[in-house]
Amino acid sequence: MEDKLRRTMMFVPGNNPGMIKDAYIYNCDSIMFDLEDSVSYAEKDAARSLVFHALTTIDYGDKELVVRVNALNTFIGIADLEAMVRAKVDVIRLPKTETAEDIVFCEQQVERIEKSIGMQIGTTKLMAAIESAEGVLNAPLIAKASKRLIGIALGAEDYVTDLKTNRSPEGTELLFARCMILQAARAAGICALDTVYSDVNNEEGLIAEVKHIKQLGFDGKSVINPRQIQPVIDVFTPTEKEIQKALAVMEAIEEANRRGSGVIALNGKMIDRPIVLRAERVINLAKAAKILK
Ligand SMILES: CC(=O)SCCNC(=O)CCNC(=O)[C@H](O)C(C)(C)COP(=O)(O)OP(=O)(O)OC[C@H]1O[C@@H](n2cnc3c(N)ncnc32)[C@H](O)[C@@H]1OP(=O)(O)O
Ligand SMILES: O=C([O-])CC(=O)C(=O)O
Ligand SMILES: [Mg+2]
Repeated sequence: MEDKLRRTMMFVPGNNPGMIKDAYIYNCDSIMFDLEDSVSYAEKDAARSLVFHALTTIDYGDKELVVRVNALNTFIGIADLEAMVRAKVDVIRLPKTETAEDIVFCEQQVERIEKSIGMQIGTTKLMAAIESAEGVLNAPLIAKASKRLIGIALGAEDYVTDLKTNRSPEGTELLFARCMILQAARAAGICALDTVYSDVNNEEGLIAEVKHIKQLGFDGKSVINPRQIQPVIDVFTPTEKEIQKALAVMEAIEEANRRGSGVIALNGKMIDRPIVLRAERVINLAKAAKILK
């Protein structure tokens, strides 16, 4: 499992110079420049050049840089890939992934480009967005299709359209897809990322959705606006009480180990390996969020 935090991955339209230029100021974990659905066909070439220029000239600090390319069954998608691998993007997000073969094809193309420019093979990582019934049913195979995959993500706007429904506040229509994607990601040992919450002015609704996907087990969420970053981070940051409990668990198990035992009681409750693993995760999240040294 990757240690890197991916609580918030912010979409930045690839045709908006102002947003691209300033994106480093926001505290998202990853910035995702979009060449796909937020860019009209007339602007595809200009957006690609703009994002290439940004990646090769702007210092985005320690943020992970992701580009959502167009589907690879078009010349546009292949041109996006050619440019973004050359720009040394960290991660390519492939939209509308339906099968493991889509990822295998993407990997072959990326490898071809890396070789052609003398880049170390395997440098460019991949992410698959799953946005259809076909993709959801194939999620376990997609998640294991390439060693380059760092995660899989749900794209709910396209997905509910494919299902012939729409999004509800409770997300009933997304539960099956979310569970499939989560199990597939965990079985493959990669990240599970949830979809965007499109109503940018509804913070209460966003927080309710983030609590839901965190409880399911997701690592983070795609966001479309800087105002959505902090509410997501807040939900994913362990509370002081959770941190103290995790530290107590670690102390108790160390004491048990000193006594040659793998199990001990803490405040009348049994502490064993799964509880220790969960405590370790809380501590890692707290350290990564820089609220614990
Ligand atoms: C279904 C899908 O495929 S979703 C993925 C594709 N969609 C996108 O990428 C959309 C990205 N988001 C946006 O374009 C915008 O946030 C919108 C249209 C949703 C809302 O726009 P606005 O109402 O203008 O946003 P808001 O008033 O909150 O903007 C505040 C500031 O944040 C900036 N900002 C807003 N969204 C973003 C973003 N995604 N990335 C970077 N900066 C942003 C604005 O430029 C503005 O900056 P300024 O104060 O320096 O002028
Ligand atoms: O990947 C996302 O969350 C955004 C998207 O394309 C969709 O919802 O269709
Ligand atoms: Mg989509």
